[in-house]
Amino acid sequence: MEKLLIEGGHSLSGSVQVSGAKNSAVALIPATILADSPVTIDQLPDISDVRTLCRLLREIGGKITFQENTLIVDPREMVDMPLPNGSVKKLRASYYLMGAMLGRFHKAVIGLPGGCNLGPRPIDQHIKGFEALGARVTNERGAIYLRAEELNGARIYLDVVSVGATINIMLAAVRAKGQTIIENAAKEPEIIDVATLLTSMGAKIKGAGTDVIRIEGVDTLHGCRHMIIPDRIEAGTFMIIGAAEGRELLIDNVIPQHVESLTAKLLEMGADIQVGEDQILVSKSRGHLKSADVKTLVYPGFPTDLQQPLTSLLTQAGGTSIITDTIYGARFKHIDELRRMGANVKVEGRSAILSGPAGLEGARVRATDLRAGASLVIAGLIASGITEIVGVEHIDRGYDHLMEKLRGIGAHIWREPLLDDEVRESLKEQE
Ligand SMILES: CC(=O)N[C@H]1[C@@H](OP(=O)(O)OP(=O)(O)OC[C@H]2O[C@@H](n3ccc(=O)[nH]c3=O)[C@H](O)[C@@H]2O)O[C@H](CO)[C@@H](O)[C@@H]1O
Ligand SMILES: C=C(OP(=O)(O)O)C(=O)O
Repeated sequence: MEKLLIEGGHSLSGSVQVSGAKNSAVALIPATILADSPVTIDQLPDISDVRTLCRLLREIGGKITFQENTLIVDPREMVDMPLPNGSVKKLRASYYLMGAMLGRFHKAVIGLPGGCNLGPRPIDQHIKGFEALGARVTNERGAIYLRAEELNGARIYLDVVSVGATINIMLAAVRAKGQTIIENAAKEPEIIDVATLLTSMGAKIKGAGTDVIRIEGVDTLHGCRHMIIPDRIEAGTFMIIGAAEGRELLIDNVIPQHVESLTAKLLEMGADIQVGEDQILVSKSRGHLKSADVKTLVYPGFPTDLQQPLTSLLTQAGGTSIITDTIYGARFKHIDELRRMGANVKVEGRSAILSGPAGLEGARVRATDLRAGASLVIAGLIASGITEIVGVEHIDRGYDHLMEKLRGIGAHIWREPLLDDEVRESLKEQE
């Protein structure tokens, strides 16, 4: 087990290549279960969530190779093996195994998912969708049991706009009999990416990326080759880093439309941003950063996954900023750690209220979840002195070679093994 150390205050320049999208990858990999011949996915990020899902597909009989960011899944010998425990608990996205296995085998047993602890993460809308398609769903001893004689298309109105439920219902419905209509569907780019893969596999899907998705079920799906979209959250994290400490920091392999809400906010704060076709150049503001109010919303609103990283930048803005998370109202575990570093911030309800600019100083802090980790890395890059971050395994779930990429643009960042008492503390934390 390791910790991350950062010596802050260094100007960052050069270019950084954005990897494939974590939140697409974790749905694309389960989707391969639905095919009857091998599926190849290019440019997958090398992150622990991807490796965990590969392990789960191997457990159910898949033949998997993952080399140089290309994944080949041969799903032909997969079986409907129950997965009530073990690796499924390590990530939230194991819930996509429910939709995919239900779609192929008409049955599945999947342990309740793990992932970042952002407060309650209900899956009632996923279950409502599976039941509408004809599945019987029960929760027994911490695992979800799904079984259907057959799956029949249905009209499903989502009571809350949910990325997870929209994708999971698509996965279960593509091989159901007849038409499924998902109303009040989420519109995130990752949903379009999953629909694109499924379409290349032979599925009939219309409307992905709008709030009504129509699926005409087919009997079989075949193998194909798919290139994943770039990670808008990783791109956004580097844009924030550029606004904090960048001198012409070039972010390469980004779809600018996917990060528009962040671009607008950073411009409002005074960062220098130039947007190209698939690149964005970001430099620190010449003057002081201005405060801003931010509210996380469903796409194309400001993403909840960038709330924590942006909070670190807002500590540097003059005046009062308020950042409100309407998606995950308890996603504020990074705030106590930022305070340890000197941030002037408090949490009220679903909002963090900041008063800046604050001089941040390096401290020993804990990443409690993935984007909390990103927020502490950003704070560490800004702070004077050395910041020590434990809980790096959370960051490794979702950022591909973050340390190497940061070193490439001039950051002073390295890893060290945890001391014995830090290992004990981390293991206790994971219980
Ligand atoms: C809308 C949104 O920003 N979704 C983000 C969310 O997706 P994730 O799939 O985790 O969350 P959803 O989009 O499903 O949930 C959105 C909201 O709906 C609620 N909900 C969801 C499902 C359900 O069955 N019942 C229910 O009440 C959730 O508690 C949440 O408040 O986290 C992912 C990982 O951080 C991000 O990539 C997604 O962009
Ligand atoms: C919270 C996140 O991931 P997960 O839902 O997979 O825990 C994230 O990507 O910010």
